[in-house]
Order: sequence, then structure tokens, then C-alpha cells
Amino acid sequence: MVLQVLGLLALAYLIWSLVALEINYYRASAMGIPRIRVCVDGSNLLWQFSESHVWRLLDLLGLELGSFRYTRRGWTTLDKAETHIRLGPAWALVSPRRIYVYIVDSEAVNDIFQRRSDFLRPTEAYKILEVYGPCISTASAENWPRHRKVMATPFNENAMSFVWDESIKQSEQMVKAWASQIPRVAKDTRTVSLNVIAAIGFRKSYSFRSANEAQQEDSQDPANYRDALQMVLDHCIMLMVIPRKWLSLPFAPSSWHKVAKASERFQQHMTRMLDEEVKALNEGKAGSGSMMTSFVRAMDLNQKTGAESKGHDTPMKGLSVDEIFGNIFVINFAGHDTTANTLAFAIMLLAAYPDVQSWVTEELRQITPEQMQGCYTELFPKLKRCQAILHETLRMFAPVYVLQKKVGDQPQSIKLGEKTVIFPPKTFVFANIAAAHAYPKYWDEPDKWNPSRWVKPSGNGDLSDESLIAPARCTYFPWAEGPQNCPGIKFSQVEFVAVMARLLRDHRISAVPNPGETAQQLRTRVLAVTHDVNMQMLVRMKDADRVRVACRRI
Ligand code: HEM
Repeated sequence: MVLQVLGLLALAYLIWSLVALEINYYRASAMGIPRIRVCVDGSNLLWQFSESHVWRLLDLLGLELGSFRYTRRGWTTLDKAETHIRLGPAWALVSPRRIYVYIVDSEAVNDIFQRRSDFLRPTEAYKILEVYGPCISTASAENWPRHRKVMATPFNENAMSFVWDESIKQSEQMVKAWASQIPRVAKDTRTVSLNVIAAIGFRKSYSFRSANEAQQEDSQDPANYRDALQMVLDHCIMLMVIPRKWLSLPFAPSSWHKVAKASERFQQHMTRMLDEEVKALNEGKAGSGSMMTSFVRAMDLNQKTGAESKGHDTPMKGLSVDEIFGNIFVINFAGHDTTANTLAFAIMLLAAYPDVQSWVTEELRQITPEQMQGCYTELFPKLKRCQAILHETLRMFAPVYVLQKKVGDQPQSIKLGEKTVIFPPKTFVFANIAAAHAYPKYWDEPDKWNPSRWVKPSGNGDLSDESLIAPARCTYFPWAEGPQNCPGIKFSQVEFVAVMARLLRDHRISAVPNPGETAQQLRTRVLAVTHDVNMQMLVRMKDADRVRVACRRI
């Protein structure tokens, strides 16, 4: 009986899905762009839990299932520009639940980015980021400018000097550790990135510990800010999906208790920092200069405005305490793995291309190691080849592979070449980063990692006269574009360039060959590891440790 009811329910669900799919397919026809049907929606919870197992099985069986491949999480990173080359600069993926339009056309993408209130960020998809409170990524269209305004100070040029110096310091320690061991590249770049972001957040420098050393010290109670932050970020998916009070239930596994403890510790650190900053502010003192300082100064502005405008319906300014905590978490979350993964990809690619290392070292030999600390303003703009490594790595391995926008209750139109496309209400519109970065119309030999494509030679052989090439608008947008772009652009650029400069000035990275492996086979193996990625939240290598890397002084 129970089985019969379940069977009937499953059948009813199937029929309902097919009908909904056909209705959406028909609605999408009004746009006049190519359409592809998929029987299951990527946001379906049951599918999200089973997706990786289903795909593991299908991969094992070697089955190619036509449009079903568009149900794999992060399929765009595998597809790159292939579907756009076949179907054109815009096409629709239609599921029983929604219509998703993928766009690669640079003018249309730019239009979408500029029209923030027509093409909304689907904040409901980001709600899980509210581990410590509401934040910029989940703010409504009206509230978002208030969050964004407060972000200006922690990312100003003063802060960038600090990012530069801390990144040089961390990479110095990393290179020293690497000289005496086989480094674990992806883990160690995470540590560098974590230490830099923790130093900015807490205005305190932490020593670099390589992954090999850190394995031996695994504390149950991460007492300091950095260790608590590390545990929180390492288990952020768990913290996003399981409420903290469940993690500390008596019968929960001890690993859950550990994560709950770290999360509580992190909150305690933020509360203490907040109290200290409020005290400093009330005493007319300068504060620590950390992110918290600027957030608290903005909070004071809010309180002041609130007091003066009693009885008026003045919109809130600055951030509430919950929003401060929420934003500190989201900045750490958004800034940590994005930069760390990009560094890891770049180091692996450099190991595959020794000639590119020589090219960069040529630039770096113009400065001495002693010149690096305290010289952000002078050095960063000079190091164009180091910046080129970053851009070319992000072109091929952007951590965020699509940018999601959503049409509200009114239809919206965009120009697509000569044509006008009208998106029905509630359509999801995706600016396809992975495709734009691999689109042959925008890039020569898009599959080739070639950092020199970013540098215009000087003509007189003088490296200081070289310049960086700016690609056409919205053909390259790893940090998004327009008003809602990434506030951490400069932060990540400065950190990346500082690490490259310190690493490549006096050292060479190489991949250790397996017995009997030729140089060509080795390069092919390293490149295969960089392309074997997983897309849980961001693009990252599944297992960078499959390539043993050596770092030697030159
Ligand atoms: C290579 C490094 C990075 C890349 C490729 C990157 C990329 C992006 C992208 C594509 C977005 C827009 C997401 C969306 O609209 O859905 C974004 C937003 C954001 N990023 Fe980054 N990011 C990087 C580094 C950083 C760093 C270092 C920080 C901070 C320290 C940071 C903080 C943020 C924040 C707070 C947002 C939300 C902004 C808003 O909602 O207005 N990012 N990032």
C-alpha cells in the first residue's frame, strides 16, 4: 500500500515536471534564442544531494547523455565556450522550474552588469552565507549600497600597502619552508592567503606554517583569531547548511563539536574587537586600523544619524552589529579561497612552463629582495609580467565561473547585436565567465596558457616601457564588472603579485618527474591535474598533490 502511494506520488511528480518543462519551454520561445531542455533543475534539493553520485556512476559507465550534461554542477567550466560556439552568444537552458539564459556577448553582458535594478542578484541563492548575520551578498537591492559604501575604507590604498607587505612577509616564509621539503602547493597557498586576510582583519601578523608542519598540530580548541578563522573557513559549507546549535548537540560527532567551538571562538574574537573599537572611538582614539575600525566608525555614523532623526523615517546608514559580523565573515570567505586557488593554479602552470618563469624573472631581476618590503606604491604597477600571470590564470581558471542575475516581476530587454531579446519575468540570466574567457571571437588560441598575450612589448627592449593590454570591455570579467563587481579586486591583485615577486625573484618551481617520464609527458600530466577541477563553490584542483613540486634557489 505504502509502496503504491509512493509510486503514485512519484508518477504525479514526473507528470507535473514534464508539464512544467513544456510550459517553460514554450515561454522561452518568445525570446527567439536557441533553447535546450533539461529534465531536472540544478536547484532541486534532492538532485543537489545525489548529483555527484549520479555523475560518478555515469562517468564510470562512460555514458554521454546529450543535454543531461547541463545538469552537472559547474558544467560551464567543462563546456567553456563550446555551447556558445554551437548555438550563438545567447541561449536558454529550460528546466521544469526555471529558464536560465547564458550570455557571452560582451555588450549584452555589460548592459546586464550596469542595470543593477533590472537584473537583480538572486540573493535567496546566497542566503546560506549569513552564518554570522546579514551581509553585502544577501542585501536587497535597496540595502546593498549601504553595505557597499562601508566597504570602501577597508579596501583603500592604505590597506593595500599593508596587504603587499604582509604578502611579501608570508611568501618569504613559505619559500624558506619550500626550500627544504616537497611543498603541498594548494594547501600552502591557502595558508598564505589566510594569514594575509587574517592580518588585515586583525592587524596582527601570524607565522606561516607549511602544510607538512601544520599536520602535526591539530588543536581541539583553536584559541587565536587565525586558527579559529581557518577552522571556520575550512568547514564553511558545514556551517552554512547546519545551524550552529545543532553542531554542539551532545550526541553530535566530536568533529561537529570542534567546528561549533571554532565558530563560537571566531564570534568571540569579533565581539571583543568590536568592543575595543567602540571604546577607542568613544575615547577619541584612532583604533587598530583593522576592518573592524572602519565598520565601527560607520556604525557610529548610523547611531548619530538615528539620534538626530528621531521621528523621521530616515533610511538606515552604516551597519548594524549583526551586519558587521556578517560582512567580516563574507569578506574572509570571498577573499580567501579565490586568491589561494588562483595562486595554486598559477604555481602549477609555472611548473609546466619554465620558459614563462624565465620571462617573469627577467622583470624581477630589476629589483632587489630588500626593495620589496614597504615599496607597494612603486613596485606593484611596475610588475606587469607578474600581473600578466594573474590575468592569464584567471582567464583560464576563474574561481567564479558564471555570474547570476535574475529578472524581477517585469520583463526586461537587451540588445543582442541587431536583435532585441525580451526576457520573461523571473528568468535567470547568467553572464558566462568561463565561456567569455574561452570565446575564440575574443581570444586567439584560448586553450593555451600564454601570459605574454597580456603584455605589449616596449619596442626599445626596456622592460619598464612595457604595458599591460586591457581586453575589450566584458570579454574578461573574473571579478565581475559594473557597480556590483568584487570590492577585493585590488586586494587579490596586490597579494598575488607580491607572492609571485617573492617566489620567482630568486627561485624556480619545477614538477618532479615520475621514473622514466619525459619532459613532454610531465608537462601533459601537470596540465591534466590543473584541468581536473571540482566546482563545489569555486573552481579548484581536485588534488594538486598528485604533482610533486620542487622549489630551488637560482
Ligand atoms: C582572484 C580573486 C578574486 C576573484 C576572482 C573574485 C571574484 C568575485 C566575483 C566574481 C564577485 C561577484 C559575485 C557575484 O556577483 O555573485 C565577487 C564579489 C565579492 N568579493 Fe571577490 N574575488 C576575488 C578576491 C576577493 C578578495 C581578496 C576579497 C576580500 C578580501 C573579495 C571580496 C568580495 C566581496 C565582499 C564580494 C561581494 C561584493 C558585493 O556583493 O557587492 N574578493 N568577487
